Amino acid sequence: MTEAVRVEDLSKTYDGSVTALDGVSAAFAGGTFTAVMGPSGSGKSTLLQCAAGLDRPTGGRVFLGGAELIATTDTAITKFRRDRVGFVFQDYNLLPSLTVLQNVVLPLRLAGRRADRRRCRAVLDRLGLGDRVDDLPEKLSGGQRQRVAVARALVAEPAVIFADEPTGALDLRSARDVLLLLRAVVHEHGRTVVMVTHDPVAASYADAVLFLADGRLAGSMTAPTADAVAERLAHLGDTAARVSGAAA
Ligand SMILES: Nc1ncnc2c1ncn2[C@@H]1O[C@H](COP(=O)(O)OP(=O)(O)OP(=O)(O)O)[C@@H](O)[C@H]1O
Repeated sequence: MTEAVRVEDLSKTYDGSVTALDGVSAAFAGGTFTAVMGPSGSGKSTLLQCAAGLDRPTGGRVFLGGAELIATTDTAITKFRRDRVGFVFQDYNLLPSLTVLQNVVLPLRLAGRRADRRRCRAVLDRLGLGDRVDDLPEKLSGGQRQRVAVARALVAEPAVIFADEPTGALDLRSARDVLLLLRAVVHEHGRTVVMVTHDPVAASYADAVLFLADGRLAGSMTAPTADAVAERLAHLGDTAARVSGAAA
């Protein structure tokens, strides 16, 4: 199986004092769906941001689709990211003045690639949004907006789609639709998804869960169930509380 993402000994310190990541090494195989979980402040978003080239790590290396992300210039990093990474955010990040189709085409245009509108329409169609292509985002429900965001992440055919709390703003039913969509993106279309979530039910849609605590890897689980994930998280919380209690 090809490797979509690898991080080696990744560290990130903010303002020279807050250690958000402390030597994290992990690999994500192509065609897999992984959830990243851990207590608040454990470094999940920082891991995603650094792996996606949205933030610069203090130390360590990042490989996406077999190529190393080298921190040369911001322009070079942006180009690298546009070619290899799709991102889905909790708050959708759609441009309000652009239609659904224009939002989906945008990453291709920004990357200087041919914007094949027919293919973008086909992706939206497959995601159940074929009759909404000319609407502005404000006309869509949260779940529909997030499906547009997934379509936008898909069209550039990235090595990996990073999703940070993609269901955090959705009701239960819309959340389930988006999770099923992400799972289909992986299992039917061979994409790779790495998703940060707080929700054990959301994590149970993934093939595997990676746990973080205090900026370090704190274990993993394959074929996760919501109950097993919740149980593991509760113990991670205990450990974090014990460590910070001891430090206080
Ligand atoms: N821009 C920043 N400046 C300073 N400190 C930061 C910054 N971003 C994150 N941190 C700190 O780094 C640590 C890890 O933050 P991060 O957001 O990665 O955790 P998280 O696990 O995603 O948390 P949550 O579940 O609450 O979103 C925290 O202590 C946080 O306060």
